[in-house]
Formats: sequence, C-alpha cells, structure tokens
Amino acid sequence: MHTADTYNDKVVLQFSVMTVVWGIVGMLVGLFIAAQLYWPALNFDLPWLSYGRLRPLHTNAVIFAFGGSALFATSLYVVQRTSHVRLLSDKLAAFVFWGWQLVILLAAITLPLGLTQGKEYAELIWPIDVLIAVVWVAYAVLFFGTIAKRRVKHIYVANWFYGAFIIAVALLHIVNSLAIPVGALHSFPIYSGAVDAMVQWWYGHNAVGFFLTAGFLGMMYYFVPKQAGRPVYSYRLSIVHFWALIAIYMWAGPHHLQYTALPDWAQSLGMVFSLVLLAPSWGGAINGVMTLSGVWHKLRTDPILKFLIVSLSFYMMSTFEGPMMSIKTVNSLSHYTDWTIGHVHSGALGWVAMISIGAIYALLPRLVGLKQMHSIKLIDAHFWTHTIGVVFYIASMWIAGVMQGLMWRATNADGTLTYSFVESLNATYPYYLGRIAGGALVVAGMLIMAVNVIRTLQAARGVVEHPVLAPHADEARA
Ligand code: HEM
Ligand code: HEM
Ligand SMILES: [Cu+2]
Repeated sequence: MHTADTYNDKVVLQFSVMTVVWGIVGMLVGLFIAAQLYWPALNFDLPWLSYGRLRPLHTNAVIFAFGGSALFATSLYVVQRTSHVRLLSDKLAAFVFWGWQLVILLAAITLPLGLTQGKEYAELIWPIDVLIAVVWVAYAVLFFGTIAKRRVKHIYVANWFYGAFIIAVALLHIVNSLAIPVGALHSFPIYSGAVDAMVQWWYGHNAVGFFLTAGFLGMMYYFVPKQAGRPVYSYRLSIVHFWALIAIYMWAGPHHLQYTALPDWAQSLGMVFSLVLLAPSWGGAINGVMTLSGVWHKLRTDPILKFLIVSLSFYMMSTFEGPMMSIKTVNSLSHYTDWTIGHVHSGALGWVAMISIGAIYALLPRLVGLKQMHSIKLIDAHFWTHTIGVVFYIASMWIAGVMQGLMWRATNADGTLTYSFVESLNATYPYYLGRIAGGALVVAGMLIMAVNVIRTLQAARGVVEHPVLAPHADEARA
C-alpha cells in the first residue's frame, strides 16, 4: 500500500508510550517532593535535590511532558481520523516528537541545576524557550496543514479545541518569554513590576485554560463519543461553549493577583470573568457527560468510559471551585494555603490525568491492530487506585488549606495573632501524610498501566498500517 493511503500512527504510538513514561517520572517527582514536605531531610543536603529545584521539575514534567505527550498523541491521531488524510509530513512529525523529547531532557537537566527564569510554568531558560517555539511552530504547521488537506467539508469540533490550544499556547509562550539574553544561560524579562506580574499570570492562567483544558476538551470530543458509541450530545452547545470559553478565559488571569499591587479594577475584572467562566466550563462538561444518554449502563462494565466520565466530574468540580476561589473574600482565605494545591490537583489529577489515561487506553491497542488492551481488569484496578488516590490527595489539601487560612487570620481580643506560623505547620503534618498516601496510590496506578501497556505491545507486532478511510459521499469535499 502507498504510504499516503495509510495513517501515520508511528508518531502517535511514540507519544502514547511517552505519556506513560513521563507520567510515571513526573508523578514520582511529585511524590518525592510531597515526602520532602513531610521529611525535609530527604533533600540529603544536595542542592539539586532541594525542594525549590525539584518542584518546577515536577510541574514541568507533569504538565509539558506527560500532559503534552498525551495532547500530541491524541491530536495527531484525531486530526488524521477526522480529516480522512495522512499527516501533512512524516519528517515534520518525527521532528515534533524528537524536538519535544529534547525540550523535556533539557528541562530535566537545567531545572535541578538551578537554571531558571523564575516565572512559574515558564521557568526554562531562554535557549530552551527558543527551541520550544520552533517545535511548536512545526507542530502547528503539521496540524493545520493536515486540516487544510482534509477530505471532508467540515472541521470536526475536537479539532477546533486542539487548534485553539495550539494557537493560544504559541501566543502565550512567545509573549511571556520575551527577554533580553545576557549570555547563554541568563536573561532579563522585558517587563518589570506589576506589568511583569500581570503578563506572567495572563500566561499562567491561560496555560491552565488552553494547555490544561482546551486541548483536553478536544480529547473529550473525540474519545467520549467513540467509547460510548453515541454522537456528541449537542453540536450547538459545543460551538457556543467553544467561543465563550475562548473569549472569557483570556480575561480571568488577575484572579492570581488578588490583593497585590495590581490596580483594583483589574483584580475585580479577573474575579467577574472567573465567575462567568463557570458557564462555558460546565457547558462543555455537560455536553460530554450527556453524550452517555441512553447508554449509562456502559459505565458499569467499561473502565475506560469510567476514566473519561469521572474526569469530567472532576473538571466540573474544579471549574466550580475556581470561580469561588476567585471571589476576593474567599481568596483572602485560600491564597497561600494548600487549598490552592488541592484545587490544582483536582484539575490536574482528576481532569487532565484521568481523561489522558482513558484516551491512551482507548487508542493504544488500536494503533497496534488489537481490539483492546491486554487486560480490562487491570484498567479497572487502575481506575479505582487512581480515583481513591486523587480523593485522598485533594481531601487532605482542602482540610489543610482551610485550616491554615483560619489559623493565620485568627486573632486574640488584643489584636495579636492566636497562632504562630510554626503551629499552623505542625497542624498541617497529618494532612501531608494523607497526600503522600494518595500520591503513592496514583503512582501505583500508573505502574499498573505500564504493565498493561507492555503486555499489550508484546501481544502486537508494532504499528499496523491502517488504510485511510474514505469519507461518506455527502460529507466529502469536492
Ligand atoms: C502522584 C501524583 C502527584 C503528586 C504526589 C503531586 C505532588 C505535588 C506537590 C507536593 C506539589 C507542591 C505543593 C506545594 O508546593 O505546596 C505539587 C505542585 C503542583 N503539581 Fe503535582 N503532584 C502529582 C501529580 C500532578 C499532575 C498529574 C499534575 C498536572 C497534570 C500536577 C500539577 C501540579 C502543579 C501545576 C503544581 C503547582 C501548584 C501551584 O503552584 O499552585 N501534579 N504537586
Ligand atoms: C472556571 C475555571 C477556573 C477558575 C475560575 C480558576 C480559578 C483559580 C483561582 C482563583 C486560583 C487561585 C489563585 C491564587 O489564589 O493564587 C487558581 C489556581 C490554580 N488553578 Fe484554577 N481555576 C479554574 C479551573 C482550573 C482547572 C480546570 C485547572 C487544572 C486543570 C486549574 C489549575 C490551577 C492551577 C495550576 C492553579 C495554581 C496557580 C499557581 O499559583 O501556581 N484551574 N485557579
Ligand atoms: Cu487562573
């Protein structure tokens, strides 16, 4: 068969396998820093094992290596299947894969060495930033080039979300990383003061909105209907919440800077847009969940569907919690506490990780010509281990966070503080132990996944060449 008549599933398989690998690595680092917060001696007095250097290693590994690989794998799979064509270029696909792995490797070296720009989620030094921009542009050309040569008239809604994710991340990365280099390893940002802070959190918040949300909604729009065997609940809703999400996310960034030197009106603006953001977030989640109308019973027997649907309930939870936390009076309690960390991980471990894991379980066997993963029982075991782990993690952080906030603000009749900081820290320790237990369960689940993936790949003989399916006649582009 001519290669143009088949899909390029090699790059999809490469990214799928690396999703599992980087998931394990990134979450192990998360577990390690969680343990450091309980047993500080675990830094072994070595600078490159210190908490301040490993924390950004954790966030970069889970967001950009684990989440990123899942997004690359699924977007490149989905865009081919829904456009009825092979990827624009195999060479470009290989460049995107190896380029991204190089970015991850460089991050894993430089962050423990303490090389950082000091901007959260944008820590990597300027030469790596340049490499990221190059790889990202290649990815954009690959994705949109494939859309351009599609053989169907319309562009499937999943691709809208992936496309928005690709464009927005390019914009965010370039604007927030603008800096003047002084030597190969150091640079100064072109912004300063409150403007720098605002640009950084415009970036940080939209990294959540587009890297950790829009792309994964693309995943939802392909894999939930596929796995349920039902069409998307409402196309009208998908279009409305797409545009609303994109228009509103961009303005909510100041909720990360409540009660700072940022002008008051900007803080209030961030709060208002955050509250409005609830609507399109839930619109999307409801569209995903309602796709199961009529086939709810499948949830009992299909653990992949469980991953996908429970991820949506965590998405709803964190997008309800976020708007609440953006309210200034609530934020004055939650900010600086572990409540924020709980919120982060209900989004990250509940929504992002669970939808990715579900999508990889659905996709990986198909790439190698098998109907399903080696063991459905192991997927179910993973589902329960993960879910219980996440609940442990976030429940610990909620209790710890609210307790910290209340202890820090408690005053005696004479106006002095009731508790010292150390007392609040002591009160937090049991909950840090709870998080370690939850994190260990999540990592254990990932190891179960690794076993299942290895067994599945052993049962197969590498990537199978799948012929490009011809579109329906009434769908085809002239
Ligand atoms: C086994 C699983 C995980 C464990 C044990 C874990 C643990 C941790 C710990 C201990 C911190 C630092 C909290 C602090 O400084 O107080 C952290 C931060 C963070 N983690 Fe995780 N994590 C895990 C999985 C993930 C995943 C899968 C993601 C994303 C997809 C993620 C995203 C983040 C982010 C964004 C932060 C920074 C939060 C902030 O600055 O507010 N984590 N994690
Ligand atoms: C409607 C949607 C959401 C809103 C309005 C929202 C709002 C907020 C607010 C108010 C904070 C606390 C800021 C602070 O006090 O420092 C926060 C932190 C955070 N949220 Fe959300 N959130 C939303 C959804 C999500 C989702 C779905 C995720 C993950 C997938 C997420 C990830 C994060 C992260 C990583 C932080 C910590 C940032 C940092 O300080 O490092 N959020 N969010
Ligand atoms: Cu935000």
